[in-house]
Amino acid sequence: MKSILTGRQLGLVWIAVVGVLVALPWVGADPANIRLITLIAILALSVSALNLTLGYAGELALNQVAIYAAGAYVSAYTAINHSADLLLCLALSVVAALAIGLLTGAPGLRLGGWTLAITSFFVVLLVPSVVNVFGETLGGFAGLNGIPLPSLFGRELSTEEFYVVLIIVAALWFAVFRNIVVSRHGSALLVLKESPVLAAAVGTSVYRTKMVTYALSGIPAGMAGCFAAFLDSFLSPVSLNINLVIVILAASILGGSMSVYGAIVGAAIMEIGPLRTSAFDQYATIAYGVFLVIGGLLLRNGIAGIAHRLWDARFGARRRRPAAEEPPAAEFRFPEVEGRALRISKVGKSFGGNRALDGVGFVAEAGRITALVGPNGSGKTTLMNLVSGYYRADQGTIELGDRPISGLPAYRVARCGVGRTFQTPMVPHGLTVAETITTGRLGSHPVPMIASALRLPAHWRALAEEAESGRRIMGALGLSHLAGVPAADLALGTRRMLELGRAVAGGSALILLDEVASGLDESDIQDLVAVLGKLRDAGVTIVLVEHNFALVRAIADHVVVLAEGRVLAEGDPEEIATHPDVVSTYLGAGGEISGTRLATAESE
Ligand SMILES: Nc1ncnc2c1ncn2[C@@H]1O[C@H](COP(=O)(O)OP(=O)(O)OP(=O)(O)O)[C@@H](O)[C@H]1O
Repeated sequence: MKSILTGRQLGLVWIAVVGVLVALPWVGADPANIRLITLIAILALSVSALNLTLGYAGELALNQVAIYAAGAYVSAYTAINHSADLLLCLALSVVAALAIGLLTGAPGLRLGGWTLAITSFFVVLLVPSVVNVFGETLGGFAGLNGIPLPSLFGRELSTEEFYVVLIIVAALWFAVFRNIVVSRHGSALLVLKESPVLAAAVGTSVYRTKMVTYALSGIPAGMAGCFAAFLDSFLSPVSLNINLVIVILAASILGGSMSVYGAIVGAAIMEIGPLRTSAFDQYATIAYGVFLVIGGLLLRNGIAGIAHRLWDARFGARRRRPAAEEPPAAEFRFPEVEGRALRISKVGKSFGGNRALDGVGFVAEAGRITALVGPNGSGKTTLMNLVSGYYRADQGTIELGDRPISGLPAYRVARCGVGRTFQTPMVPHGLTVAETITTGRLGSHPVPMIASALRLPAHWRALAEEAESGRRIMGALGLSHLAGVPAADLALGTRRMLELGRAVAGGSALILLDEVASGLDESDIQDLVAVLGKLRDAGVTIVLVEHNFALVRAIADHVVVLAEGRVLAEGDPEEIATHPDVVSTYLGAGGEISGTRLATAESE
């Protein structure tokens, strides 16, 4: 997520580049070169649409050509029959793009994975047939002639003026695109790309995020179609085919799909490259395909990825190196939360004929640590998934404070104040430690996308609040010195701490910990015990599923033992360690509570 330049420096460079491009026709640039830049800008808009969905959201959607076609035909029809005003046609193209995006994205995004790639690709294959069905209006296979020159505020635009409008519109889109991906909305996409389960756990609706991204990505593709329609005053469905899909895909892969400016680099290569010369035209599809495979195999995040790595090797390491380690500072405390108890009552859950939970009920008191223990298959994970909203209970109720949360989807449970960590920490690639902690606020402290895209005051306010909250949380966790370090590179113990920080950042009143100590060494466990104590002091209700009974004895206020989907016993750790039912049950099963010998725990 870290950009090579600061936002201000990048803005100045961008304005300078756009200024030079806009001035070209008036300083005697060759019209052929102006046309080449026009083609690059149009293709770059379409490629940016793919970069947004594929690179940032991790969804392979191939419908850019269909949306481009919609933008082109809507503009051409409007220009021929009503008005050739460029701004009106651009606006209508965007509306058409959003409509087609929502219509074609809904089923694929709901089903996910390859379904989206296939449905979106299928829509592209339909383009020529649809154009032919409306042959009289849209010109059919023969093409649509006589598209008038575009105008602006009643004045016809010259070729040069049309070029200037295109450059300015494309520059504005790329600025908005960059602002979105370098904001919490970009972080939300990286979280989603890492795992939809994680996205829901931080309170973001997976479907809504995908849908918004998909619809947003239609905007540049639709505008590209509009400009393309006016460029040659002629439109043919013949060129809106699989070739164009492959050109866009190859440009995205070559330029770097996880890059804003990679779209421009990739588009430039595809337009300027030797493969675009007429001699290659008959082999174009094969050539693009080869280009695509080579780019995909040899380049990690394309040319933009190479540029980033080179820059990092030269300047980045110094900036990202951890500062001197500091112990968790006493002045940094976790923000106080209003204690809320978790009440589980008569909860049942079956998988087919397997009764995983059968009338489970207990209370995890507010501001206390409750441990959930039991042998393998006793239903601990199922219960955690029910509380988090990943599963629905067949019977019973789950309440946080006085609010029922059973039956809510996972992202809404998270927004009610339930945070969690995972057995294998889920830390998205591409985010620093500070940014990862901030992702905990995605669901609980929403900021409108428009505010981030246009850098409105709400964006800056949220940024300042996030920085202050992150500083406090990293201070309390002892992670301040790692703030700028890529989070995914950290050791297991630090990533577990980070997950706790993320849950705290969201203001969670209840934090569910799934085997939080597994794989940690003695010193990591000591740090963890200290942090969990601080969280409890801040009023957070903690429920932990733990195999390590020695740890349970060290930190839990209350222990609930599950066996075969029922509560076998509950009490404080000492009571449980000597509880006759627990001892007889587990001694009979080898003296273990989920792998930890009670006898060993007792002797420690
Ligand atoms: N998604 C699922 N589909 C079918 N059966 C499941 C599913 N999840 C859990 N079960 C079954 O429910 C029962 C309880 O499993 P669960 O994973 O909740 O136990 P656990 O106490 O967490 O075990 P472990 O300590 O091994 O993680 C087991 O019999 C398991 O096979």
